[in-house]
Amino acid sequence: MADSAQAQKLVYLVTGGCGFLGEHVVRMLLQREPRLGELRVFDLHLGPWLEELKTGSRWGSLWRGGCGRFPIPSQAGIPTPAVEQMILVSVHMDGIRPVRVTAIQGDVTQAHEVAAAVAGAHVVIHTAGLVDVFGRASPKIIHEVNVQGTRNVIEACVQTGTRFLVYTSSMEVVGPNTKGDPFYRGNEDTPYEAVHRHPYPCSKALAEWLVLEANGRKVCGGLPLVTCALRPTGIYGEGHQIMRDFYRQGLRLGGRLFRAIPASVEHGRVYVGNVAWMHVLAARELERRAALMGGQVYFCYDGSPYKSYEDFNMEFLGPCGLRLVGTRPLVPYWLLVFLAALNVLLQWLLRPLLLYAPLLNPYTLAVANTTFTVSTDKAQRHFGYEPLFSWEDSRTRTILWVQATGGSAQ
Ligand SMILES: NC(=O)C1=CN([C@@H]2O[C@H](COP(=O)(O)OP(=O)(O)OC[C@H]3O[C@@H](n4cnc5c(N)ncnc54)[C@H](O)[C@@H]3O)[C@@H](O)[C@H]2O)C=CC1
Ligand SMILES: CC(C)CCC[C@@H](C)[C@H]1CC[C@H]2[C@@H]3[C@H](O)CC4=CC(=O)CC[C@]4(C)[C@H]3CC[C@]12C
Repeated sequence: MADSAQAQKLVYLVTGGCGFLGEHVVRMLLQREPRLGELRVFDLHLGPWLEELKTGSRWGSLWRGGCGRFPIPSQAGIPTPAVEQMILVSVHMDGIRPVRVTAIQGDVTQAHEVAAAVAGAHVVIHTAGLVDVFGRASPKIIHEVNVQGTRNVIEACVQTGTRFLVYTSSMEVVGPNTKGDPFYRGNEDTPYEAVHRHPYPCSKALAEWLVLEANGRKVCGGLPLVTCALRPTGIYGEGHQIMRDFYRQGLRLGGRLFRAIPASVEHGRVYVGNVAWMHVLAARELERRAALMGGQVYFCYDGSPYKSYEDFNMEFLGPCGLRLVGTRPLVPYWLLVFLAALNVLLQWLLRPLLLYAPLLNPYTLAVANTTFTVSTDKAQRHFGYEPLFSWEDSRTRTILWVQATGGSAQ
């Protein structure tokens, strides 16, 4: 990535590129990565918005342009994932230029599909993951996607000679722990007893460890792999499904939501655009600052205020017409614990008939009810990160999105 710095066009691969965060990473790369020559978007489910990129019809996109479809031949009898390519003329901050966008429908648990997608890429941003704390997927599948999938990405980098890997980890790798110890405005060095039992944080912790441990491994060609992990707290912004679910629930309840968590419990949140920007910057700087950044973890942060989970959501849902009833929880905590346990029982009893996976369970209750906030400047010190979106911008963008899509089926 180094010498012919200005001229060289780079190939980026974003796994999970059609997810909530992944889509923002893809858009951010198109808008703000001057050396982007080709962008590979790898996902189990390709989103229709990829098609819309061509017309620039959603979220006031900046780009428009021609497109073409090119079949990619399968190599040595190995079936390649479904691939579609288009050439976009992206209107970048620094001018107009063509970028080849390759949409790859593939599965990170399939090593050969990952290897085919990684081959020839300079940088991999691995955001694909199974985000499930509600018991929708089995622990085995969560492990396969989050841990084996990450192992496949690392091995593909090593085999094909890709040197730079940014992994989307999670605050959940640290906590909150099962004892409910508060993590109050902590940073990457704050001592905390991380105790994982739930399959999701277990899988993220293991995957993060694999990524950090792989830093320095020799890739094909003999050069070292450089890796780092970014740990978002709860992400919010355009595309946030749970925010939309709360909005719809509030509408059903006559414009009201009922406070369940004490206002004093702080829950860390970060705007999706800033998380995406942090990924783009980290990926860009990994080569130049390999010695400093390689094998490091970074919490994702911005200017979002420290608030309880529900009070924070009201920053967006309030202007959309909802009201949070109660200055203190209306339901006693013991009753929430009971209902959460009941939900586990119902989930188990109903499993043969249907998937019952409500938001409230003992794990989500513990997470929502335990203070976990970060205060750090490590990303600024190591790779010059400053939030791209102010709190006011992040708030406005999220409100506009809830208003536009909250009531619709989109
Ligand atoms: N949403 C949040 O608040 C947080 C998310 N994260 C992490 O950020 C990453 C992205 O999360 P979100 O965008 O929220 O989730 P998401 O579910 O919207 O996106 C994940 C994407 O990965 C894809 N994917 C899942 N299994 C796959 C497979 N086997 N092969 C290929 N692609 C697959 C999905 O189709 C989806 O598009 C995840 O790794 C998650 O652990 C971390 C902290 C907080
Ligand atoms: C009244 C109920 C108890 C409120 C339930 C809210 C919960 C559904 C959410 C509260 C905290 C959320 C989690 C948190 O933001 C950290 C996360 C990090 C991730 O990597 C994935 C998502 C999540 C686990 C997030 C999930 C929803 C909550 C548990």
